[in-house]
This record gives sequence, structure tokens and C-alpha cells, in this order.
Amino acid sequence: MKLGRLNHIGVATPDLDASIAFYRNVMGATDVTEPFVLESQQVRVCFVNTPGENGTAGTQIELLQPTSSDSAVGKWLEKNPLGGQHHICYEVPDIHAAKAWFEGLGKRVLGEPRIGAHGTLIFFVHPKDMGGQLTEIMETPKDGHH
Ligand SMILES: C[C@@H](C(=O)O)C(=O)SCCNC(=O)CCNC(=O)[C@H](O)C(C)(C)COP(=O)(O)OP(=O)(O)OC[C@H]1O[C@@H](n2cnc3c(N)ncnc32)[C@H](O)[C@@H]1OP(=O)(O)O
Ligand SMILES: [Co+2]
Repeated sequence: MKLGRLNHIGVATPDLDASIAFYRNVMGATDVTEPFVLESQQVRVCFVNTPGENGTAGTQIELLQPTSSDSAVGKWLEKNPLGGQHHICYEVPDIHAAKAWFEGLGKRVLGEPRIGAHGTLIFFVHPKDMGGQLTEIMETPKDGHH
């Protein structure tokens, strides 16, 4: 398994617009993407781009509001009503090799790889098999675009 970039930190929120205002006004974010709905994950999502160094893209805060209470993020917010850190996403060069790796270790890969918010294949590994951390694995975008 070859660990790639920390692509994003997933942060759940009950109110996406309030969270965008928070990142702009409290955290001084200047580069926030337009929210869009990712139906397959039942979330409305946008990205706060943090500065990288010498021209490389920085990591992102991925803001997630559930589009239904009966969803992964919706259920999580029931237990964590203020929102907060929900998952961590790492890039890998080969999503299928990574899936086989985790499964070979007996860790629960949740569902088949599917297209995520960056337009590349993603999957999740169950938090209980990952030291309590819901972990998203994402194929590195081919065009280097993050
Ligand atoms: C936009 C896209 C992208 O980046 O491309 C995304 O990220 S979409 C991001 C949203 N999509 C996802 O998260 C998809 C993957 N997530 C899932 O499949 C689900 O959330 C599971 C992780 C399987 C949990 O399912 P569910 O909430 O129905 O089960 P549950 O409530 O019984 O939770 C089982 C146990 O896991 C814990 N648990 C639940 N969610 C957790 C999380 N985010 N981090 C750490 N632990 C978590 C619960 O507290 C519980 O522990 P206790 O038993 O100790 O109470
Ligand atoms: Co994510």
C-alpha cells in the first residue's frame, strides 16, 4: 500500500452556509468552492482550499451537509449535533490495489469503489477497523488536479 497525499479532511456540518461563513470570517479562508450535491453520498459538499507550498495544492477541508437524515452524515450528526471532523481522505495511485490491501488485512471496505466529489474512484474503510477513524481512500486525480 503506497500512502499518497492527505487529500482532504471531511468535516460534517448541520448548516453548510454557516460553515462557509465561519471558514471565511473566522479562519480567513479566501478560496472556497461552490457547493454541489453528490447524490451517491447524500451530501451537499464544498471545499475550503488551504494554501499549499511552492505551487502545490494544499489540503482541503471538505464541508459536508447531509441531504437526508437517513444517510451516513445525517446519522453521524445525530450523535454529533455541532458537526466536526467526520473522515480523513488519503490519495493512492491504484484504488483497486488499495482495496485488496485493506480486505487482505480483514478490514471492512464499505461498498464498491465509486466516483467521489473529485471525480475519481473512492471507497471507505470502517472506522472500527481503523483505530476509530473513518478513512476514505481516493484514486489520485490523473490530471494532477485536486
Ligand atoms: C463527498 C465524498 C468524497 O469525499 O468524495 C465523501 O467524503 S462522502 C462522506 C459521507 N459518506 C460516508 O461516510 C460513507 C461511509 N460511511 C458509512 O458507510 C457509515 O457512516 C459507517 C461508517 C458504516 C457507519 O454507519 P452507521 O452510522 O449507519 O452505523 P452506526 O451508527 O451503527 O456506526 C457504527 C459505529 O461506527 C461509529 N461511527 C459512525 N460514523 C463514524 C465516523 N465518521 N467516524 C468514527 N466512527 C464512526 C459509530 O459511532 C458506531 O460506533 P459505536 O458502536 O461505538 O457507537
Ligand atoms: Co470525503
